[in-house]
Amino acid sequence: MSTPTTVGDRSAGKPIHETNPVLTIDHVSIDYLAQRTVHAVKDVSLTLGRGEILGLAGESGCGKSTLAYAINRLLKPPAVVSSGTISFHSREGYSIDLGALQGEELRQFRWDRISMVFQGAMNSLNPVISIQAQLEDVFSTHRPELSKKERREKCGELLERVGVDRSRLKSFPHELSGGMRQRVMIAMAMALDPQVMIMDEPTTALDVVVQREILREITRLRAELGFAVIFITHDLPLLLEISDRIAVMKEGEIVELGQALDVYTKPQHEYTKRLLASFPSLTGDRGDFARGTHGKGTDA
Ligand SMILES: Nc1ncnc2c1ncn2[C@@H]1O[C@H](COP(=O)(O)OP(=O)(O)OP(=O)(O)O)[C@@H](O)[C@H]1O
Repeated sequence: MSTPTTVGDRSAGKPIHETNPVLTIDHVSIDYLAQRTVHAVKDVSLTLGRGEILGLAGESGCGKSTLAYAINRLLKPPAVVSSGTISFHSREGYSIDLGALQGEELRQFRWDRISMVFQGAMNSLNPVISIQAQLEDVFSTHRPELSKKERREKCGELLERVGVDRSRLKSFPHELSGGMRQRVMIAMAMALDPQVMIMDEPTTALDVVVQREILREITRLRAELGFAVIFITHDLPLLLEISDRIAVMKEGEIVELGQALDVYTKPQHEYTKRLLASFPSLTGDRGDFARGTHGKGTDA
């Protein structure tokens, strides 16, 4: 089990992403070499602190998913990383250039160190295989040394960790609600105790109450286990609730990056102001409510 890390760790008053980074994205550009070349990500630089929740906001098509896929080395042609590097910094103190990983090394790295909850993930569970078999698959692939009994025990623990009773292991995906299926996907992403989780619109398809419960769960687990999260969504109010910092992306570029509260109260870029204004709930009573719950379960 990992040593819990909190975003409250500070050294000489510096923020965690400066003193203890887990991921560095350095001048990354990504193009789609389609009929017309699309410059989807343009010269993006970001550092993610260990245990930090970084929100990545921006309208559809601004390049959020492309960046997320690049971090997980999941981009496929015609996408190419045309410049820049992405480095992972281990707890043990060494750095890995993700672009240089190949074959078995890449397979071992992915999911183990950085995992991902995909957009619409809850619909990607295999409908004819039980939850138990799908969770166990992660362990048999990445932890072959575990006995069947140990694997089963871990699957039960995982489900309970995300608030689903272990009796559900026997269920098939269609027997679970959308919220439960999404929790299963989050459990799967947490299975190997990764240090970074990329969550791409993880709660978008869910109703607001279930969305809130899952967000609360994510912040609680982050505090308990110490993983960092890049949380991607177009829903800025939601990010204000859970993020330590927020990056705002527009047409492939990060146009604003700051503490969540600063982005909310003192937006610098015109686009951020427009994005905030497009959520009327932020300016009324609901907006106060949204801010009031920020950082619950965290020391942000
Ligand atoms: N396979 C592809 N071929 C060509 N262009 C693509 C491809 N995939 C994405 N793009 C383009 O790259 C840009 C960034 O897309 P991306 O999906 O990363 O945005 P996004 O912000 O994640 O949007 P959404 O929230 O809708 O998923 C868009 O202009 C998109 O049209």
